[in-house]
Amino acid sequence: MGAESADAAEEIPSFLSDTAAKVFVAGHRGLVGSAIHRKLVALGFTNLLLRTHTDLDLTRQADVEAFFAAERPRYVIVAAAKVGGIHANSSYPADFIAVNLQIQTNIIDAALRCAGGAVRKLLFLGSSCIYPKHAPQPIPESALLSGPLEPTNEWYAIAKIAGIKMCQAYRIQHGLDAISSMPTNLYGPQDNFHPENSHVLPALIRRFHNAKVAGDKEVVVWGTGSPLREFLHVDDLADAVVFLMDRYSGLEHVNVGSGKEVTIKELAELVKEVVGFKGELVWDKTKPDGTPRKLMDSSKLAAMGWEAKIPLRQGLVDTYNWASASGAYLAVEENELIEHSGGAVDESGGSGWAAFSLAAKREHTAAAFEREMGFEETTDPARLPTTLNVNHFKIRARIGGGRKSGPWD
Ligand SMILES: NC(=O)C1=CN([C@@H]2O[C@H](COP(=O)(O)OP(=O)(O)OC[C@H]3O[C@@H](n4cnc5c(N)ncnc54)[C@H](OP(=O)(O)O)[C@@H]3O)[C@@H](O)[C@H]2O)C=CC1
Ligand SMILES: C[C@H]1O[C@H](OP(=O)(O)OP(=O)(O)OC[C@H]2O[C@@H](n3cnc4c(=O)[nH]c(N)nc43)[C@H](O)[C@@H]2O)[C@@H](O)[C@@H](O)C1=O
Repeated sequence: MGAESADAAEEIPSFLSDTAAKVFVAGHRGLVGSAIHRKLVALGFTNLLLRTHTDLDLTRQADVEAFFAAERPRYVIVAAAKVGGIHANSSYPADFIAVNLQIQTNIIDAALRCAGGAVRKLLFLGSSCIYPKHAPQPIPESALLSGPLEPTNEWYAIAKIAGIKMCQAYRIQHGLDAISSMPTNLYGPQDNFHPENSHVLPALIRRFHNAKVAGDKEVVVWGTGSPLREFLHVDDLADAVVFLMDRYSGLEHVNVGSGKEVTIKELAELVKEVVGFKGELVWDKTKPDGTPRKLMDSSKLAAMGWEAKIPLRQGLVDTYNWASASGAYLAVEENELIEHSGGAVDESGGSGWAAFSLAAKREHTAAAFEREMGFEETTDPARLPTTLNVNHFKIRARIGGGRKSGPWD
């Protein structure tokens, strides 16, 4: 089992019954981390360790080591990463390889070396982009490292492959119970709705919605429309993550998919219908298609007794409703943020922050901004929708979705 020096007489509880244990959810404000956070709260976990990017920069090894030494979590879920769609991945290769290698290496190593043997299990999240561009379909776990990667995301994929291998190496050499799961393309509440750097689904929701509101006759969609993608609602992924934390302790990574794929053209038609846009689609073929097809073979997880539950149409309707209620896509643009927040423009230039007060403006940090907006972390389920969906996204749009530390801020 884990690196903990277990007392033979002590009965080790299963993850799901260990609800008072400290669980570190790295990246708890992101698409995936927030869904895992919601799921753990709903399951009755009472001792969640949550740190924003500003509280704890996971690329800083010394800070991560000090955090693990002080907090000694029993469970660790690595949902913090540098993430983006096809354009971001191909435009910022250095960030995608370096930041991801740093975050995952710091966490996995500190979990072993700095927590005094407290870490009983760690789950690392990878992505379906780890597989070769022309992998057999549906893609089994065994296809890893069997051929060349898709060039638009090979830097990110190499970092993710290194994460899988690091979990395996730490299990083999040190007995750390580190497992890896590889989700397919995800979507849902708290997604990044940036116009260029997001994934296709939030990008299209935003574009179709704005076109509907503006009364535009056309919406541009990237590529040829022919690539196939498998989409999974992030609440289904969170369910799979807790399932694996509870039931799986193997060396090999585990695919997590819905088993259902659509062409990008079919997806665009569905988003158009759900949003209620009445105009035409125009295909920008100068934009890359990326991988032609990446349907995961999730039979290993199915054999353990898990399957996805949320159909794409229902998940899309829910996500659009969430985005509408939270103002997610409205808040991304600088002027819109200022309009929504009622603040003044930060005259320092560059990123053009909405300023709520001199203090927040001076500090120029997410934490300051959040304080000004009355946003605070909570694990109270009754307060989660408000804190996560409304105030938080406006901040994420500039600092998270827009990535304060990223090159597109
Ligand atoms: N989105 C998708 O379609 C898919 C995602 N995945 C995987 O799921 C995981 C999570 O992705 P997703 O939720 O979409 O990503 P998001 O961009 O939505 O969230 C990423 C999270 O990581 C945190 N983070 C980033 N950099 C740092 C840092 N230096 N220090 C501390 N925290 C940091 C952010 O914190 P903060 O909010 O404080 O800035 C944020 O909470 C990733 O490993 C990704 O590979 C896998 C397949 C598909
Ligand atoms: C999850 C996975 O996500 C990334 O890979 P991807 O699947 O190619 O992701 P994507 O969502 O950005 O694009 C899917 C398809 O959709 C098309 N497309 C149309 N119109 C828009 C559009 O407006 N935006 C985007 N982003 N794509 C569009 C786009 O041209 C492509 O054919 C990895 O880099 C990596 O991050 C990773 O692991």
